[in-house]
Amino acid sequence: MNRPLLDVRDLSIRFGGLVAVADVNLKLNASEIVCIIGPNGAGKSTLFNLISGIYRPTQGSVTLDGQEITGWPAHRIAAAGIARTFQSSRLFNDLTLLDNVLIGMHTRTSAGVLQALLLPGKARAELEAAAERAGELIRSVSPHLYPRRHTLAGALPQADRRRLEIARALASEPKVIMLDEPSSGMDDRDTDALVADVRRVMSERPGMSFLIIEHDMRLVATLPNRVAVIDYGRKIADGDFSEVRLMPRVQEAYLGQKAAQHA
Ligand SMILES: Nc1ncnc2c1ncn2[C@@H]1O[C@H](COP(=O)(O)OP(=O)(O)OP(=O)(O)O)[C@@H](O)[C@H]1O
Repeated sequence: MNRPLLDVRDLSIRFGGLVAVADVNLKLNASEIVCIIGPNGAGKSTLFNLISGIYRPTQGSVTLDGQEITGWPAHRIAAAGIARTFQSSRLFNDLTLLDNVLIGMHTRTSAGVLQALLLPGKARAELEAAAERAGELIRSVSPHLYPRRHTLAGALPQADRRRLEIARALASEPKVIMLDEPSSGMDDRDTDALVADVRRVMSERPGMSFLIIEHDMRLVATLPNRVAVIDYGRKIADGDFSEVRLMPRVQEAYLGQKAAQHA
């Protein structure tokens, strides 16, 4: 059997008395899209923070492409091939779209794009080549964003901010890209466009995989190969969305939350 691209084993983290992620096992194969779903506060973002090195696990391991990366600092995990976006935007509003993507490239340039930005005479050729690549990345994620590449990111509407964040994450040439609620703030039309964008990006990068936290069932029902459900920090289901959605434990997790909201 092929070894998974990302292999999460028995991953746990405890904050004082709260076990936010508990014994989670998750495999992501090459060229696969897996969605993580679950009620608010279930531990989905914390799981991303563990995989990307923002938190150190209390227990368990994370292996990327056969290399164990458990406990590595976030910048090293990014350089090893895991890129991510966050629930709240981390774009630099006062920089152009192009510069936001250039910053995402720093793990893949030898002289360092930041250094080149600070020292304009030096590393000019590398900067120009990187700027061209950044432009192409923006075009590949979203052709309609490309003509706006020299405008400030702060002026972008929410859906385009999400697209730009994906372009920036791709700039590090990751093996795995993790998106935290990419459709939040999007209407149905934008969500459908996002599904098409992710599919196009995947088809242009054989072997790259997506791990996506989502609440929008429209996206969850159409995009992923597989869906993993987290509830109270534990994975309670993993499989085809059509099967997972019918499982009593999954329905209970969602209905329980709705009942609590209406109480
Ligand atoms: N740094 C931290 N310190 C203490 N508790 C934390 C910390 N980070 C997360 N938690 C707790 O861990 C639990 C899981 O939170 P998390 O943000 O991972 O949930 P989530 O599934 O991503 O929720 P949502 O869908 O609302 O974003 C919550 O109870 C949260 O309060």
